[in-house]
Amino acid sequence: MGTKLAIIMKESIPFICHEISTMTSPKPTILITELFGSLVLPIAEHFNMSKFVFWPSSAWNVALSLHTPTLDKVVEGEFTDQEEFIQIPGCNPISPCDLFSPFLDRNDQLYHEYLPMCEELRKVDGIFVNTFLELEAKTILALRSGKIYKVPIYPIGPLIREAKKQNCDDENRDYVIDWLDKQEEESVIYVSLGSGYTMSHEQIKEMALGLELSGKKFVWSLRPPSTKAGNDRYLTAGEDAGSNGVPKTRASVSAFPDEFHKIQNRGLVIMDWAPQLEILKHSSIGVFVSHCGWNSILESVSCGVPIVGWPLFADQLMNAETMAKEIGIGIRLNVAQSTKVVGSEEIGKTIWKIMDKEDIEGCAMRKRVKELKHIAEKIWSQDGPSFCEMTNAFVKMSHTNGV
Ligand SMILES: O=c1ccn([C@@H]2O[C@H](COP(=O)(O)OP(=O)(O)O[C@H]3O[C@H](CO)[C@@H](O)[C@H](O)[C@H]3O)[C@@H](O)[C@H]2O)c(=O)[nH]1
Repeated sequence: MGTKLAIIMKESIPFICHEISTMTSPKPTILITELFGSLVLPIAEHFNMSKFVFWPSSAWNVALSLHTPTLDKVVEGEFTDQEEFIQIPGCNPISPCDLFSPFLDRNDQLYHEYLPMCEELRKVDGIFVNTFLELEAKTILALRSGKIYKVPIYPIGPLIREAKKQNCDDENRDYVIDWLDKQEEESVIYVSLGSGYTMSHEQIKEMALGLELSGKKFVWSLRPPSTKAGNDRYLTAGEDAGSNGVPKTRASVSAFPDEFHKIQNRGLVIMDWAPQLEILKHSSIGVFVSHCGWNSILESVSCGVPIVGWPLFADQLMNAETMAKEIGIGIRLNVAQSTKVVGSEEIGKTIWKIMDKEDIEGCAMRKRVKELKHIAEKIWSQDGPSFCEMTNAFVKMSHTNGV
């Protein structure tokens, strides 16, 4: 997909140039793209425009991309064969096996598309990053020190979609919120591994056993292992669908392992688009088992919910490291190397540790995420740090451009 996106962006250049040239009154003065769009940025010079990138992921990932042209020169052989951690000046190092897909094969086209994007990133007038200082202080300070590469960095996050604008129908939303209203404060686990992943039969079994071991109630956003969910949405309490207005579940239910059926009466299973932000905002949620997509991390932070990290692909492994080591609001699960499955004990004990009121580390993570929540609440108020960062960037740019 990354390669396709890069090609689409390059082929779009003539059309984007045409569109910009038709904008005459007023003339546009800034071109803002995201990373894949950075391949379009050279046209900004032709139109005398400033060049900015909006970065929807972590500051640490910005640091990696800015450092990549240097790594390309100094690292010999494949990144994945390196025995040492990959170092980025001033930032937390990373294990080569946590690097995202462009680094997996230096001969692959994806790497050859990614490298020029990183070169373009070095030439911009500024990078708006969906993060904030207190979240990634170490990395943001390293980026601002110029040790990695001198590019102005503007942390303008957390930018998250309003709950009502998430793509979930009202019937589903009301059902899950009513169920959560009946639960005790910070007692429920929310599990969602993103929209692009279907668990294997084996993994669903381990997850179900893990949830059982945790002894807690749960909301689990899940697709059946091998059949399509069709119109099925929620599955609750061993009930065979429809008895209390719950949308019916049929064939797909039989695709789940027995371990899953055993625990159904302790939770709510969502087989459709979950109202994630509203679930996370609910006071009954105590922990989020997440694939560590950056938006999910930011939403969890904004709601003050600690995370059990279960990264799957793309930048998620790197995000999980940032979440656990730099931000300090959760724990990353270990995947058994022999089976590539996360075991039930690992799931159960990690959830327990984070939710346990007596556990010192768990308490520290919960305290930290609540502090970040309070900071995030005020960050976009007038004169709040992210508002000021954005304003400063444009003021600086308008002085440079004389606009
Ligand atoms: O049932 C669902 C599932 C998801 N969401 C929302 O969808 C978004 C998911 O975003 P994210 O957590 O970032 O996951 P992905 O959609 O998987 O994000 C892609 O883009 C991110 C930002 O670049 C990367 O960090 C991820 O690795 C990449 O997979 C969030 O706003 C969720 O609240 C729902 O509302 N309901």
